[in-house]
Amino acid sequence: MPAENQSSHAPDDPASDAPRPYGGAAAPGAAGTGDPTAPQKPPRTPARIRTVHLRRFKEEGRRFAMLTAYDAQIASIFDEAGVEVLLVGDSASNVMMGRSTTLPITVEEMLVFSRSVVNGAERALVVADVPFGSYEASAQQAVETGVRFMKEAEVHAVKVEGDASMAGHVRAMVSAGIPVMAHVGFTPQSEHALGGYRVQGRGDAAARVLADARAMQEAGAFCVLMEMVPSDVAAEVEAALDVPTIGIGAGPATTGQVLVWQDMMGMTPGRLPRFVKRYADLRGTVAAAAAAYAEDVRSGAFPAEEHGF
Ligand SMILES: Nc1nc(=O)c2c([nH]1)NC[C@@H]1CN(c3ccc(C(=O)N[C@@H](CCC(=O)O)C(=O)O)cc3)CN21
Ligand SMILES: CC(C)C(=O)C(=O)O
Ligand SMILES: [Mg+2]
Repeated sequence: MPAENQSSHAPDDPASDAPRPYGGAAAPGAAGTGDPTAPQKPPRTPARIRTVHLRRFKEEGRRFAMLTAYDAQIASIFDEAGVEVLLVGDSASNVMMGRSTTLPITVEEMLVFSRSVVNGAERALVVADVPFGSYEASAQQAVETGVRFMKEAEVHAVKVEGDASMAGHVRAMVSAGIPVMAHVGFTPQSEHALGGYRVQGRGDAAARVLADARAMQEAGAFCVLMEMVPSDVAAEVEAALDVPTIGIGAGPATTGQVLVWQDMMGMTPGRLPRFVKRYADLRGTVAAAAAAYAEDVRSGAFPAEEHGF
């Protein structure tokens, strides 16, 4: 874990004074040989993924992965597994706080999750959702909220839900130095306005999704996320934009894909959205371990001799 790597040098180790260009590991070749021609060791920590790298993925025809994360331990696991982008989603309202929608989550709650993910991630780009009610009123409110996420949680970018009418807000945030990922198509913060969880951009509405995505790119968004739009529409948007797109329920043509981690790891109970693929059964694994522990406590099998002092 990053914090432990940073303190792993003894106080008299010369490497502990060396610059830490990647925010954790010792600098290359800084082990005190004094020989500038000595072969340089590669940095132990690879360089941070930045928004420009996501653009490069698109240019080079490579795809990248984003997963949600809400705490430092999960963030460090996904980071070490090579997931390029971590999203501190307002889905924390659902999966972390047990609420039925994303609407009630507050800036203060999102800042705690965001700070935690930043602390756990060394390499991944960390993006935080700005929550419902914290940015819509004006470009000034959007800048102020974006600044709080950058300053108090030190996220690398924020994600903003909205159609073309939010482009002015996004432009103001970008000009304030806040990298913005735009979220178009089905925008869960507007579920009551949109009439429920439904696919956006079918038929004639395809042109609107494309116009929203273009407006966000034009406003300076570094990336456009599309949720629940038909695959052919998402492919058209990906082709029309210079910036990369990320899909969730948007088919295979986008540069990136995202899922809520508890959904794809089998933590989320009940019926899952159609766009989820399950990669693990963590709910079953955790439930079995909890039941085994509880039974060991009841039977006296835990703690054993070796667990005492
Ligand atoms: N756990 C979780 N996963 C998510 O993907 C997620 C959240 N929470 N919270 C915030 C939003 C809300 N999202 C959702 C939630 C439900 C559906 C859903 O029930 N979809 C159904 C119906 C689609 C339709 O009728 O067209 C599906 O079968 O996909 C979709 C997106 C995506 N986000
Ligand atoms: C589903 C993703 C895109 C999201 O916005 C979230 O997790 O809040
Ligand atoms: Mg969200």
